[in-house]
Amino acid sequence: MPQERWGQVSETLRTTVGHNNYKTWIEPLKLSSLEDGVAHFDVPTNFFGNWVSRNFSDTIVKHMSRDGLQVRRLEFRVPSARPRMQPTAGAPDRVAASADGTSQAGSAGRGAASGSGTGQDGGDDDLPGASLDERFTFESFVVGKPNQLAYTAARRVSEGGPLTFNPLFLYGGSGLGKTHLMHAIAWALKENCPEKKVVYLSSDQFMYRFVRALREDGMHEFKEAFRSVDVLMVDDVQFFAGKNSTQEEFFHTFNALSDQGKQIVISADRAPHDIKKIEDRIASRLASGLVVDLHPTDYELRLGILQQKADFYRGHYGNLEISKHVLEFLAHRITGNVRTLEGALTRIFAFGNLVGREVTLDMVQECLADLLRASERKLTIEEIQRRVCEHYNVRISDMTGPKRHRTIARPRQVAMFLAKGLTSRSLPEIGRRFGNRDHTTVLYAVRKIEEMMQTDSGLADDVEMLKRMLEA
Ligand SMILES: Nc1ncnc2c1ncn2[C@@H]1O[C@H](COP(=O)(O)OP(=O)(O)OP(=O)(O)O)[C@@H](O)[C@H]1O
Repeated sequence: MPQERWGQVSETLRTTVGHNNYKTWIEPLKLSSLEDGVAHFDVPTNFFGNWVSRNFSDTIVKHMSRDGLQVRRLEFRVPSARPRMQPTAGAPDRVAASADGTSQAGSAGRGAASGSGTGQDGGDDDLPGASLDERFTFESFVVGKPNQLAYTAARRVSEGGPLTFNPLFLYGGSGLGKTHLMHAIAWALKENCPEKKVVYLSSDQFMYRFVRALREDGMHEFKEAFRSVDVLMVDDVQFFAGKNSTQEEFFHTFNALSDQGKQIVISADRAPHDIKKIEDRIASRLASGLVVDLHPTDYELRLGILQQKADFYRGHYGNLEISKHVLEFLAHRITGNVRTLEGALTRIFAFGNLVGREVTLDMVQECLADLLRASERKLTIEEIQRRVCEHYNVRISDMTGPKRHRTIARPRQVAMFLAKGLTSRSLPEIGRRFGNRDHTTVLYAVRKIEEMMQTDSGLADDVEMLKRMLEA
């Protein structure tokens, strides 16, 4: 019966999400049950569920409700258990999405990092913590220049030794790994100091519990619960902005814990004093320990993350291979946050699995057309020179310098060839940008590369890849 009703709803979704999205993401969904406002869907892979959950849960909930179905939340599961990064006995993979569009993947087997059973997902109302994502560990966190300091500080706190900085305040833009690091600290503390009561929760959850305690006359229990923890971790405190009584209570909790020498870890999307509508004394308190930021990703970090995630996907889902070239292409072209990168990879794997296609640059360009279009921009000769230098590991000054050795001259010729093909600059103009060379030198380089590409497939591949990376 539910499947029948779902059939009708899913038809109405076709027009909302568009034909391609419908075919790829909605049609394969099987509604297995609908109980107590929770719709359970069977999906081919966990990644598929994750993707649908992140991108379409709001729309699905809205359409189901419009059709008279009582739905608050969607859950996605893979019918037969598949291997996980950290296997959990007996539970199939699950991805949960609430009606507000938030989602958590791999929720099966998640647990709170607590030495004494503190805090579960609203399971036990006396306890303050939230659940942890089992994928968010230090082992799965890729370290690079932009996040090195935050990682090192998080590691230090996770050892549970004498307090070196309190609080640890982690901040950075969306999707750069703050929550991942917070969970990693909690997991490691669970391992290193099982006797410690570690509580991790979002600022919303803190507020929710506080408001409920006020309403239900439970302030005494609320204070007791929060003041008895050894490590308190609160994620996304920018959401305390403007919530004065919650801020006030948080401030008291904070002071009580730090007076007892208990560790506090905080995250936010900006530095303490940049959070608007937070009292100065609270901002100062938040900034009184170590404040470290996660910088936007650079090319190396993006490539590292893509390699790690592609290895994981490959091992677990359909043995789909993604070549180094494709990963390099993605690291160059998708420069947003890590969540966007993960989304791109998920889409490639889901697409590849569903339609059984090999992952080629063509396939990737087709599958990620919208994302890639978003990163389009006008190409400059400097950009071409920079990319070519990165690829061949030569200095940017060699592009304009006099060196004639083949290891330098060949990349220079490739860059000239690309500048001619990908920009509207004239030969003399290109010559000028390559250290005032004559236009005949540029013409020679263009012909030479064209000719060599006929016989040297390595060079042809290099040029093709560079071209795709640079092309809008
Ligand atoms: N260095 C990294 N290595 C591996 N995965 C990462 C890294 N940084 C971020 N991620 C992944 O990117 C996704 C987004 O990270 P996370 O949720 O921690 O971001 P956030 O900074 O808390 O963002 P927001 O402020 O929007 O909540 C997660 O799936 C996380 O595992």
